[in-house]
Amino acid sequence: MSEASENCSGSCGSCSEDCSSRQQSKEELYEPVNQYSKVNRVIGVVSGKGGVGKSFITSYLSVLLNRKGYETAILDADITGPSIPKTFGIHEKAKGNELGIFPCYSKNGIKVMSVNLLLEEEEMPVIWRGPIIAGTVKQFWTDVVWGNVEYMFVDMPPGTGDVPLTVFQSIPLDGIVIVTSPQDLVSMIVGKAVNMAKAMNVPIIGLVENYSYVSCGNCGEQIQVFGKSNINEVAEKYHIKVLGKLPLTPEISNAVDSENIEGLEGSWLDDAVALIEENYPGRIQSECGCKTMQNQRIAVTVDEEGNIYQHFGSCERFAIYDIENGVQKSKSIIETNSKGHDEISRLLVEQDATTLICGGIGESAMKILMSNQIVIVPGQQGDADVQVAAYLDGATIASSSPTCGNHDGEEGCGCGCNCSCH
Ligand SMILES: Nc1ncnc2c1ncn2[C@@H]1O[C@H](COP(=O)(O)OP(=O)(O)OP(=O)(O)O)[C@@H](O)[C@H]1O
Repeated sequence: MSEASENCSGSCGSCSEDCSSRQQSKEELYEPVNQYSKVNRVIGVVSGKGGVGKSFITSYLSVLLNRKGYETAILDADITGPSIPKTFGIHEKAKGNELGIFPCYSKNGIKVMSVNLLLEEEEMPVIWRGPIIAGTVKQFWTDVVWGNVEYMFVDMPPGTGDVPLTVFQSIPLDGIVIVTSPQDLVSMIVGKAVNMAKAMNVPIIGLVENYSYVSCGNCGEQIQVFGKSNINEVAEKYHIKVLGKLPLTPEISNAVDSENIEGLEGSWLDDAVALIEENYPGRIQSECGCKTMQNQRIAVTVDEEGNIYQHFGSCERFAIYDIENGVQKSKSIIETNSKGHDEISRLLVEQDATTLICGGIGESAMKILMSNQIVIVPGQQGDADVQVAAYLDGATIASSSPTCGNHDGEEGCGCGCNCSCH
């Protein structure tokens, strides 16, 4: 029995020991994800110390998977050093309603939640004590309406302190990627991260060495500015894979500084992405077609100018778009002539709507719509035609998984919806 088990206070929530006196299983400690969310794979990105490029690796992995067509998200758990929104050029504020907080979107549709999206001024420091920081990270999991996510990356704060411990214990991580740089201390630092993951029973996907070398602009020679890399030896010692070695290059820092990581081209992490896809398949499959829904009837709450009307319960008209084989075939306007959330919801059911795009919407209306297999895309604004096109393009993603109406209770169709047959 370890020293920690001998001194056990019975409180497993603050202890990482997997000892025999543990009163709650690992699964029992997990927080439930927000009820309007389905997150298929969660990958933590950790580093033993700060400044090694962990946030960049987190962001670039999500960019690469997003380019492959996956619905991708980043939970920025680096509460006191939140750099993810700026990397993507996101400066708007996250909005919320009684259903939860809605993530912000990058240009290519990656969902992001970070404390910087909640602060009035981006430059305001977060001067909070550990438990409040840890509580905020938990809320990013429980209170953010993530919708469907195939791969979520969690940017952890550096080290093995309180917040990484909270993430390990509260969020069901499928695995972690450890980021390091080539320095003497690397073996010890990686060792700490490896041992923490082992103690928490979380698989290690592999090791990424950042700032591995600088390429000479003239002859292409790889110069190891931080000394000879011993990453292969370290990986062998801990029986983990090397996922990639990245150069120290202005291409990367320029892309991050110009807030355009989605425009960065580099094959440094291609092997890491291939391994993640193979060992941690993320696709929310749709054999019954209820996710891709080639044939849809999309209803949008609109005002007289054709912009998305923000209050579902007082909406006077819907624009109805009929989509066949993924292509818009017609658009018409219907007047609601009715009042209140419930009546308007029923009108949509009568109209055979498959999808609702709207601004704000109340919980009772959501319940009626979801139980009638209507996909809800709330929190939208601007021109309705543009938003429908963005939705069909996959840039806007539903925040509710509908119950699936396309199969009759057979199990395991893998469509990713919330119906009772899954
Ligand atoms: N390979 C690279 N080449 C050039 N610049 C890089 C590279 N990797 C990261 N950077 C830059 O280094 C800076 C620090 O990177 P980043 O914020 O990702 O580190 P971090 O490990 O997340 O730091 P911390 O955990 O302390 O917040 C950023 O400005 C980033 O653009």
